[in-house]
Amino acid sequence: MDTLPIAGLSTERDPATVAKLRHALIKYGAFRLWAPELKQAVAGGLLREARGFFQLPNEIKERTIGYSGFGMELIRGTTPVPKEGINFFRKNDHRDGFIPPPAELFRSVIAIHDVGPSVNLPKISNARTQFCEHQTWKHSQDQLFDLVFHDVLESDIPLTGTPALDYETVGIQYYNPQRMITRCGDYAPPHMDGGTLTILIREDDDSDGLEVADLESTEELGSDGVGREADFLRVSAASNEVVVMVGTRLQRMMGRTKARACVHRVVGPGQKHSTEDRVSVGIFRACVPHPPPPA
Ligand SMILES: O=C(O)CCC(=O)C(=O)O
Ligand SMILES: [Fe+2]
Repeated sequence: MDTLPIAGLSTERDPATVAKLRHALIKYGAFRLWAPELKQAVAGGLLREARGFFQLPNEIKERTIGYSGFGMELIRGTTPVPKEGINFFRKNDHRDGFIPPPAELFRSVIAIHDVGPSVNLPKISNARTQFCEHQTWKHSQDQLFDLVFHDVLESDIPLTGTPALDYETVGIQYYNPQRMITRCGDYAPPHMDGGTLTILIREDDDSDGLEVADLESTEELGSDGVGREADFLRVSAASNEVVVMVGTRLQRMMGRTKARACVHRVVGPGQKHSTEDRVSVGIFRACVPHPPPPA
């Protein structure tokens, strides 16, 4: 396997695809998802609004709810990441004197995320054949969970239906090569995300630096050791596709024999991105903040 397998949400899945996905969840903790509507929603507004936000003066950004400044985010509690970011729907981000993000940016985030109630959605088993381009992420998300938990993991552990498990945040990452002190460093060191699943949406690009570790190429389990020893696979950002990654919480729930947390990194900026900035959007599912959201 030298690329991640791809899955769609709307079609019936054949056993060969399910078998490939099952293997990918152990080898890489990741797969590609065909999600044209999500990619289009990001391309059609969110990226522009995000770039606009990150151009604002620091005094404004630093007072914005959910913002983390350049190098402020730490990986494994120690390693600063040379990026800026803004997170939405994180319960702990509201602080006195802080201002909400620009309305247009917030609207674009809502447009991809749609936090509306899921009670009106058709039942998941019928939904596969009814998928249409107007349905929101909220709907696709139910189908994604059906695919991962029902078809691939064959799990009956409940992974939705409680406030803690349904908790979801959106994070926008902004990488600006002009701010890198040395060009040799990487944008993001090898790490695992903390939730159940991360859906990562990037601008189309053959090599924007994202790589995932081949977890079968090393005995190491922690992201630091894996990062030093494993072979990494480049994951290009193809059109109409997003990447789905397993987080540490799902690994704990399922056990390592079924799903391993994806160890991923962003190398570069490198030659190609030495002047261009890079924006990525993550939907972080059940990445529960401390304390957990109220029931
Ligand atoms: O920017 C990327 O492609 C990856 C971002 C990431 O790994 C994260 O925010 O956890
Ligand atoms: Fe990550």
